[in-house]
Amino acid sequence: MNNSSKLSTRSTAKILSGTHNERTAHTVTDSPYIVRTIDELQKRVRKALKKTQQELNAQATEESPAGQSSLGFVPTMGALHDGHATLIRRAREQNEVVLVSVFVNPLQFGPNEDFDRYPRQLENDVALATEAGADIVFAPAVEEMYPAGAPLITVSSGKLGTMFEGKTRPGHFDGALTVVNKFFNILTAVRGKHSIYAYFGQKDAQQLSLVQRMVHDFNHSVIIKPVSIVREDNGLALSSRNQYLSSEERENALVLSRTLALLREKEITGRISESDLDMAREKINSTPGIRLDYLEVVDPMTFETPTENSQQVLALVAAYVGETRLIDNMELH
Ligand SMILES: Nc1ncnc2c1ncn2[C@@H]1O[C@H](COP(=O)(O)OP(=O)(O)OP(=O)(O)O)[C@@H](O)[C@H]1O
Ligand SMILES: CC(C)(CO)[C@@H](O)C(=O)[O-]
Ligand code: BAL
Repeated sequence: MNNSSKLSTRSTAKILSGTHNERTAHTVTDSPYIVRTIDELQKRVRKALKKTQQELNAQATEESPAGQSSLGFVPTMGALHDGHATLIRRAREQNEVVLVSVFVNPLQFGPNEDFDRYPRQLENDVALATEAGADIVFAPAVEEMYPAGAPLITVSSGKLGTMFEGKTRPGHFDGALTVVNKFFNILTAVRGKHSIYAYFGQKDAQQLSLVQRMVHDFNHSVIIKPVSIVREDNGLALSSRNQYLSSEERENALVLSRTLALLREKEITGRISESDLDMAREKINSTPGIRLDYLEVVDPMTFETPTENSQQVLALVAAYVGETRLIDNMELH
């Protein structure tokens, strides 16, 4: 089976079972912030940009002429936490209009992944998003995004999309980029002269890198704004999937960020050797209930082994904590 037929099979299966957003829709109050359709979204964004532009123009003086109002866009899968809130707050600081999307995209889940059990809590999400500064929350049903079922034409994430996360989750990045591509097209269609800034967390470092590549390769008129990882005080990277962890698993999961921090200390005092990495892998694997997927040091431009010319070096980790798969990373220099 070639890649595209594999993707369309898994996508169709997921889309047929993708009724959760619909179900959630009935329980959410008619919040003025929530938009359900692409058409309504485009109208609201266009109107909000126009209105904020008029406000900027009204405040303008000869010494300080009006700039263009801009749209800050934060794409999410919901189950929002303080990591998302940080992205939204950043978008609020930097833009006149802030849009958050909440969409559990079936296309980026494999057949044995957690699409069905992924937490859906739209009411809480709207409260958190608006508290953090969102003007509009776009929460479409699966059928709104994929009215004809799995799309025939999808984004291919290339070699980078088959490494690390893409190796364990085949098709994941094609699915994620396909929906991000759709969001960008929907929004750029109504942006006029206004800029769009899209906020992505560095927790999903490979996704961020792929989105940046897609913007470049597809000439999207969207500026990508990376946001640093938000952690609990104990170092655990915030993640919607942390909700799956028992208190014991939460404690065990700390080995991930602690191991990354140890590697960072090692990097400060010299280069990390293969045996340092092996010891770090062993430390994670010997923690009760944890099974390492990968721990590697890469150049985040390529996700290949860093070279002397690498501007940045990133340590990446993915591991199963019980049944829950978590990812984390840390910049070493
Ligand atoms: N701890 C965090 N710090 C910074 N950004 C984050 C953090 N967690 C998520 N994000 C960012 O929020 C955006 C939406 O991510 P998503 O809704 O998948 O949340 P998540 O917590 O990563 O969920 P999951 O448990 O599925 O990994 C992405 O750009 C992601 O990188
Ligand atoms: C970017 C994204 C919203 C696309 O579904 C998702 O991959 C995520 O939440 O990181
Ligand atoms: N933030 C990653 C989305 C996913 O795991 O599908």
